Amino acid sequence: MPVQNLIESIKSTTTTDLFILFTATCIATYVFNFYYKYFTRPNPLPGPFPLPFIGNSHNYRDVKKFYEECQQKYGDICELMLDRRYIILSRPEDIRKLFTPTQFFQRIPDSPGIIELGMYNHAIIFNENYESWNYNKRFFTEALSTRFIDASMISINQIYEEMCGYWQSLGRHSASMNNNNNWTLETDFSGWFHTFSNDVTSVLATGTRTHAITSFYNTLSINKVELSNALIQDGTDFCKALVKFLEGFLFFTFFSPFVRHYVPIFKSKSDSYLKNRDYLFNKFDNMIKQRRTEIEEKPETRTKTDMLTSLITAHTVVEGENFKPMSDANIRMNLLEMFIGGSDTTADTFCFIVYFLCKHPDVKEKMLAEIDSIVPTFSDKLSYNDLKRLKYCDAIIKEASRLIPAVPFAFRHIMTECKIAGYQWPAGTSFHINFAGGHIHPVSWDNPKTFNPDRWLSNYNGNIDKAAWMPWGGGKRICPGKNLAIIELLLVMSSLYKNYNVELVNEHGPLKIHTQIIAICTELKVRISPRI
Ligand code: HEM
Repeated sequence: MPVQNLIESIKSTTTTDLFILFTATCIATYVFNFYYKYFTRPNPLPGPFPLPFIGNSHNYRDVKKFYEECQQKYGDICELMLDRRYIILSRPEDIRKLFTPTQFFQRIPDSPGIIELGMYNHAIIFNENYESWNYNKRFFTEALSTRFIDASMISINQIYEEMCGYWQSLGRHSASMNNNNNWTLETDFSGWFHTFSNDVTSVLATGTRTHAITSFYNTLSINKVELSNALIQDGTDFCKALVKFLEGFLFFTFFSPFVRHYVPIFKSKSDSYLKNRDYLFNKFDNMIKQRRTEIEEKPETRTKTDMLTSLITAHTVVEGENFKPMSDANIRMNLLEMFIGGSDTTADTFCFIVYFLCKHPDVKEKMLAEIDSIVPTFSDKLSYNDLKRLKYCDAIIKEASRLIPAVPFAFRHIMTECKIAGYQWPAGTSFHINFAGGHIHPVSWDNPKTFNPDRWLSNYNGNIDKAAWMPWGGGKRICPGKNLAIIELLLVMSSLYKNYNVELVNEHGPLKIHTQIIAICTELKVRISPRI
């Protein structure tokens, strides 16, 4: 009888019922499989409990805070689930093996999101194929040659001067005084340095300005700078698109294709990130096309030092060495990586330096003494050799990026079985390296949370445990823009403090910071006045 009942009920089932039954069975199988894998994983570690489809994405809001909480709650080694399982390492000793200079490590290989975003294996950051990475890295490093660095210093100084002009104009206006150096301006350094860095990166990468800084000035001033509105809007849209691109990168990496393609809210977000990517790709493609035409029509422009020209003209330099010319898709991705790797990272590091200097007047005094001894007059511009003598300024950069690294974590993926942090891991295991945690780990640092640049000048210097200080990452995949970023930071730091007094508007307020891939200083209100 029960069998007959079953047959009767199947006969009366509608297509909708069958569809619901089928979907429910698929979901139940997926959920069962998800938790079966989770509970039988090798080397189970503590960590937030994952949910089907989204893993721990819901826990992963402010990355730096998330790692801090994990370290406090679960210790130096724990795990999280995003598009795959990641082991989080926070103790310097445990990460050493993943940063050896002789071995190439992948970051997040075969990530469907990065492939869909069209970023996979094209340039450097998201290139997981050693040969292709090496090929691009050679071009990239060659483009950042000494010739490039010399020209960069000129561009950085010019854009910095322009920014100072805007401050003067705003300051004099608010003080209702003309031709007078007696003014004070309250302003948001985060806005200024993000747009400054964006303009600098644009000149170094493509030889053209985004005018982000001018457009920022125009939002603050009633005396607008006369540039075509289209040009300014274009620069503003470009800056916003870069920020959105990085957001999209995390979204595409951590949400599964199923969620991105079929869950309505996620799908519309995903479509908007893809549209943004197309806008950026299109912009870079046009720049490449225009520069190729310019070089063909005016061969003398080959001597330009920006990265775009170098990547195009490097074809012929390396052709004889059996190097195939770089494709436009690769050039486009290298340019994009220069922006996403070099623009906000430098701006945010600078904001953190300013913040620490405001909080530590003794350090500031010592720094001013060094700057005054090396930069004799207010209008002097420093040479590369002068910058190398700014040892205390350099120590400040190191200490600020120890306490708040602009890139607080990195990915590593092992391709062979390996023992790490006392566990044997199978090939294919992925790691998140919590740099920020190692930077203040008591096993490696005395008074780890104290801002003390002197630690870099005393016997710490040189003896520092490399695995405990990784603001530039490490091993073969160490940041190739490190020297350029340090030059930019030293130039701006020495010029700014030589010429201006800088103090926080709200001395006791917290530093406003939000971390996704990069620790972004969202606002830094300061009061500046000329240092007479
Ligand atoms: C203060 C500024 C900067 C900071 C804090 C910073 C930090 C980092 C860090 C932590 C990494 C990851 C390294 C690893 O995984 O071991 C990295 C990689 C990278 N950075 Fe930077 N960076 C900065 C500026 C720049 C600049 C100016 C450029 C370009 C000119 C740049 C281009 C890159 C590229 C292409 C990579 C990928 C390297 C690879 O995968 O082999 N960065 N950076």
